[in-house]
This record gives sequence, structure tokens and C-alpha cells, in this order.
Amino acid sequence: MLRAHGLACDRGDRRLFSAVDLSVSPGEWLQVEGANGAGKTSLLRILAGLAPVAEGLIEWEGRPVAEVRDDYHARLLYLGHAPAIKEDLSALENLHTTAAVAGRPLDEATAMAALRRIGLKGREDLPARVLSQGQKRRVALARLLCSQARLWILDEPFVALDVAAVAQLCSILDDHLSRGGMLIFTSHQAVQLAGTGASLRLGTPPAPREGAA
Ligand SMILES: Nc1ncnc2c1ncn2[C@@H]1O[C@H](COP(=O)(O)OP(=O)(O)OP(=O)(O)O)[C@@H](O)[C@H]1O
Repeated sequence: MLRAHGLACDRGDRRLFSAVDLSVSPGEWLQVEGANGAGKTSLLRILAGLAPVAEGLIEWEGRPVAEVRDDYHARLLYLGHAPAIKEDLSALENLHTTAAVAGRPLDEATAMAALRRIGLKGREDLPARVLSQGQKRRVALARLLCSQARLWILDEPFVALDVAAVAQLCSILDDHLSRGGMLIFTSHQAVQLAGTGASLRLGTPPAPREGAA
């Protein structure tokens, strides 16, 4: 379980948000919402350990993240809003490179199956620079299918995806949740996911929301 209390974030000379509380348990999702500039990316980067927090405490499995940093990072997958893929490498090579950097071996069959499920069948060996924006997003999202991480933190995962890819991604997220995974994501669009969900709106007090069936 991930739990955060009293989070505050400063950017430049501004306090972006304060007193943010959240929690996500196995099988649950949290959608972070808010206007452009409200601090959604900043919050996700803080939760992923990529940006400093001004105030507050983040706990993983009941212990401060600072005390269990290695375990937390081993169980976390963060995807930023940019695809973060290498243009000169193929989709397949990108998956292998990301896995190697993370120190998690990836077999060929798993990588190929991930690219096919995400709709890149026949595009596996093309250099990423010739892929469309949506296809590049799919390469990044294929990492989800190669991951054993329990907590997924995804910044705008639906951006640039067509209708079919949105449905594929929802199915991947539902599978993750049904296996007891946890999900925190940002999106400007309404998303229907399985399991129990909540929304956290930055700029206004958090509003509980029933999970979609
Ligand atoms: N290093 C920085 N220095 C100064 N201001 C920053 C810095 N990083 C981010 N900001 C500002 O913090 C605010 C929040 O940015 P953030 O990317 O978290 O917003 P967001 O809610 O994700 O926005 P969007 O919906 O547009 O993606 C913005 O006004 C941004 O310009």
C-alpha cells in the first residue's frame, strides 16, 4: 500500500499544492486531476522519488519510503508524459534497453508479445524515429507488459492514443488491477477502469469517487 500525508510542493517561488493526502491499496487506482499547471506531474514525480517534497511523508507498506527506498523502487514503474524512447533503436531494442538499465532481464518472447498486444505487430524492428507519435507512445506503454512492478505511476498515459489503443491500455490497466496491482495516473479525460478507484483533484479538496464496474 502507498500512503502519503500532508504533501506540499514548491516550484520556483510558488507553493503549488499543500496538505495533499492519498492512499492506494492493492487493486485500487487513483486518478490525479486538475487544470494545466496545477501540479499533477510534480506530484507524480514526487511519488516516484524523482523530485523533492517540501513537506509531508510518503509510506510504502507502512514504512517511510526513505527507509525502504530500494524495495520501493524495485516495485515501482514510472512512465512520464514523454515517451522517453531512443529514436535510433527499434521498438524491440527499446524494450530490451529499458529492461537492461533497470537490471531486469527481459526475454525475447515476452518483449515480442508485449509489442503485439499493444498493437505494434509488424513494427517491432523499425527504428522508433519512423514511428508515429501514437506508435511511439505504444512502445513506451509496452513496458507495462514487461513489468513485474506492483505500483504503476503513469503521467498522461492516454495522450496521443487512438480509440483502439485507449481500449487496449484500459484492458492492460484492468489486468494489472485484477492481479492486485496499484495504479496512480493523470489524465484530462474520464477513464473507465475496473476495481476501486478515486480521484484527487489538485487545486480543490479531494473528491471520493465510486469505482467503475
Ligand atoms: N523547475 C521548475 N521551476 C519553476 N516552476 C516549475 C518548475 N517545474 C514546474 N514548474 C511549474 O509548476 C507548475 C506545475 O507544473 P506541472 O507540470 O506539475 O503541472 P501539471 O498539472 O502536470 O500540468 P499539465 O496539465 O499542463 O501537464 C507549472 O506552473 C510549472 O511551470
